[in-house]
Formats: sequence, structure tokens, C-alpha cells
Amino acid sequence: MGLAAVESNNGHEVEESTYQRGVKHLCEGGIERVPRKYVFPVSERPHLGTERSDVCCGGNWNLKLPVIDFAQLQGSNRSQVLEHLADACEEYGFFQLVNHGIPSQVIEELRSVGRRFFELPYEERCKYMNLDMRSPVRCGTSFNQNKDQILCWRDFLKLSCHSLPQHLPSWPSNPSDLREVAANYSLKTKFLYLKLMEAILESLGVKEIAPKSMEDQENDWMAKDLENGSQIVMVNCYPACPEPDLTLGMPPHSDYGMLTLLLQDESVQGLQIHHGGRWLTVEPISNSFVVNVGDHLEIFSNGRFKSVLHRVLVNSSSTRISFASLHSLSLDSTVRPLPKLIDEANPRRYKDTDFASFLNYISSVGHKGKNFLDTRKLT
Ligand SMILES: O=C(O)CCC(=O)C(=O)O
Ligand SMILES: [Fe+2]
Repeated sequence: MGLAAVESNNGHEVEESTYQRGVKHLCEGGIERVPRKYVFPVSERPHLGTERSDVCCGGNWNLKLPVIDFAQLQGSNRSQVLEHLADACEEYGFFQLVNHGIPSQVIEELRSVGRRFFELPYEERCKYMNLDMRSPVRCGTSFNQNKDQILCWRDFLKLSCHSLPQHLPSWPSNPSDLREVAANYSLKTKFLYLKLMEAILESLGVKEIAPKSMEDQENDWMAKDLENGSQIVMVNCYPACPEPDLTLGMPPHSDYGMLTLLLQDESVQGLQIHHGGRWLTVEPISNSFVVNVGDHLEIFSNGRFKSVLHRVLVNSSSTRISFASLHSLSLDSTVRPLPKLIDEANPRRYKDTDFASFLNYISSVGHKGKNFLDTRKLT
């Protein structure tokens, strides 16, 4: 073995191939320093403690995201809430969703099963490890494992959810309740996503996605396309890190789809969004979702709503676990700006695209910041 393949960590030799087994596995081997492979250049590090704190916590700027009350959205206050929703998607690309109606037991069960999955021995988790980004069920590490020059302090379990009868049999059977709990959660979040998209389309001036009559072909197409769209539940595990200011759990990125519904870790913060030229830490609100606009929705809204860069910090004391439900159109659907939003004053700003080209792009070029979306912009 060549010297380049081995790194010394306080006297312990770490082989490069060890990194592919994930951060959890690396930590279980006992480490006191962050291996070079995970060290970000100074300009990309989180700079903990160097910025003034305005709320609390570790020297970071904290941010209270706009709060959208889902129950009010379904009630007589709908038009007012729709305005807030559109403002949040324009200004932040993010909001917190409260009163979402998903029973807390469903969420607690998911949190528990996600934690127990990552507590399984490596030999159990590695049954699901592979390097194929298109694989519907996959355990992996870092951000874009095949492309990352610098690795991120993150392991994940990816579960494709559409359609459930197709994918459920290949989900992990250990812990024994994982399939049932995650399937139940995925159905509930899909319902919430469809309701949110209905509201978002309404806020963009497209009144109904659930057509009253079959004559409304365009709207009918849209409703079906959203319903048949892809859904991935990603369980992110960021183990406690001995030198958290040298690395990141996830690098700055935007999400590719329409919307992401994220369950943050309620007690361990770490999500930061780029807003007003600064990185701001999103304060977790208990029993809420952090919802963010993805690249497809930015295109769909012809740039009115923004998919905003976000990243994840790690910390030295606690493992952080988050659950992202990523929703997009199906692999073969075309995403284009809504015709109703294009006129002389607002010309089309993006080329057509689809989910398959995004996957091809990140498999060959890699995913950095908003690089894929930039290739879809019309100048
Ligand atoms: O862990 C988090 O808070 C964010 C996760 C995220 O950005 C993602 O899964 O795309
Ligand atoms: Fe993300």
C-alpha cells in the first residue's frame, strides 16, 4: 500500500478505504483528531466563535424563520397565510411549518427507529452500502461520496418511497419496525407535501391542482404529476466530531426537487442557511418541519421563489440526526417555468429540465452549491 493511502491519526493508521465505511465507523474506531480527508479549506470552515452572537449559542447568528401555521392555511385565514407563505418562499426560500397535523407519535417513532438504525453494528449497516447514486435504498457517507475531494462528517440512509409497494421490500428489515414506521411517515409527509404544493401554486396564481372536472387538462396533469413524483426519505446522521470547526456535516448546497420537509434534531442544532450574505443557524422549533424550496420549484416559479443555499455544522458533544423528505417530479417529467408566470415583463428565465438530467449531472460533475441550477439559467 502506498503512503498516500494511509494517514496517521494520533499514531493510529487510517486507511483511505476506512473513510468509505462512514463517519460512524471511523468514530467507533476511536479518533481524537479529524483526519485530513475531512478538513475543509479555511475559507469554507464554519468559523465558530468568530461572529457576534445575537441570540445565543456558540457565537453563531441565529435565525427565526417565518412560521407558517398549517391548520390556519386550511381555515378561514387561508388568503393571509398564503401571502406569508409566498413572502417566505421569496425572501428566505425556507419556513417552519407548525400545526402540521402529523401525530407526534408518528414522528417520535421515526426518530427512534432512525437512531436505532445508526446504533446497529457496522456489519448490519454495511449490507445496504453501495456507491450507486441511483440505487433506491442505500447507506452511504459524505455528500457526494464518489466525487467529494473533501469528505463531510455525515452518514445517511436513503429510502426511496415512490412507489412503496415497489421499494418497501428492499428497505432494511433491521430494526424490525423500520419498514412500518418509515412507510407510515412517508405517506403522511407526502400528503402534507401535496397540500403545501396546492397552497404554493395558489399563491402563484394557479388556483387548483385538484380539478373539479376532467376538462381542466393542464391542472389535472399537474396534480397527477405531483402525486406520482419521487419521494426520498433521507436519514442523516452526523456523529459528534472531535474538531467541529475544521469540517462540515454537509457543504453549502440547494436541494434539487420541489420541496424538502425536514425534521431537524430537536435538541442539537446545526442547520444554517445563507441569508443576507451571512450564514444563519436555524433554531429548532419543537414539533415543526423546516420546509425549503428546491431547484425545481425555483424553475417552476420562474425564479420568484428561491432555492437557498444551506449547510450543516457538527459539534463535539452530540450526534445529530435529521430526516429530510425530498419531493420532486418523477424521473421522466419535464420541469419548466409555469406558462402563466411568463409574459413580456417576466420573460422565461430557465430552460426545461428533468430529474434524470440532474442525476446525470451530479454523477459526472458533482453537486456544488447551486451549480446544476446555474446550467439551467437563460441569460
Ligand atoms: O440535517 C439537516 O439539518 C439538513 C439536511 C439537508 O440539508 C438535506 O438532507 O438536504
Ligand atoms: Fe439540503
